[in-house]
Amino acid sequence: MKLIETPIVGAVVLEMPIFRDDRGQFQETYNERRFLELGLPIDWKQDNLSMSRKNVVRGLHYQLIQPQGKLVRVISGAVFDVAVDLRRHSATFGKHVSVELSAENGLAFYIPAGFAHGFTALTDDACFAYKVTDFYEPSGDRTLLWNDPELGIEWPIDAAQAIVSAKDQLGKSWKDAEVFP
Ligand SMILES: Cc1cn([C@H]2C[C@H](O)[C@@H](COP(=O)(O)OP(=O)(O)O[C@H]3O[C@@H](C)C(=O)[C@@H](O)[C@H]3O)O2)c(=O)[nH]c1=O
Repeated sequence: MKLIETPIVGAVVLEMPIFRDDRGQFQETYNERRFLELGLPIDWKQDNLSMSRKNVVRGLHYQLIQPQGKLVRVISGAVFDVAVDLRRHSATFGKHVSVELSAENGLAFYIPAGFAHGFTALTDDACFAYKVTDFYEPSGDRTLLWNDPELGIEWPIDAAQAIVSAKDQLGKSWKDAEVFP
C-alpha cells in the first residue's frame, strides 16, 4: 500500500495493489497493520455505501459534533471527490483537494476529521464505499454549499445538470460556514 501526499497535510491518497488474473481481480481494501505503520486511524465506527447516478452531487458534508475521519473509495463507476480544509489553524484553511476515484483506478482517499467532503458521480451506478471514525450524528451534520465560487472548486459538471438534495441546496456559503477550531 502506497501513501501519496496531497498539498493538504493529513489528506492522503492510498494506492493498494490490484492483482489481476483471468478470473478478474483482487485488492486488499483495508489492512489494520499497514494503517498503523502509516499513522492512519484503525478505530472505524461505521461502514457506509451510497449509489449515485451520473451528475449527482453529495456534499459538502461535515459533522461539528462527532467529527468524522473518512476513508473513501469507489467500487463501481467513478466520482470526482473533494475535501475542503475547515481547520481554522491549518496552513491550508479554506483550500481544497480533489481526486478522481474509480473502480478502475482502485484508489482510496483518507480525509481526516476537520474537512468538508463531497463528490459528484461521473458515471451512472457510482457505488461509493467508505468508513468513518465516528457515528452519524444528525444534530451535528453541516453542509457547505458545493458550488460556492469562494471555494474555487473546478467541478467537472455544469451546475444546471447537477442533481442535488434539498438539504445540500441549502448549504452554507463559505463566509457563513461554521468551522473547526
Ligand atoms: C450519512 C448518514 C445518513 N443517514 C441517513 C440520513 C438520511 O435519511 C439518509 C441520506 O442521508 P444524506 O442525504 O446525508 O446522505 P449523503 O448525502 O450520501 O451523505 C454523505 O455524503 C458524503 C459526501 C459524506 O461525506 C458522508 O459523510 C455523508 O455525509 O441516510 C444515516 O442513517 N446514517 C448516516 O451515516
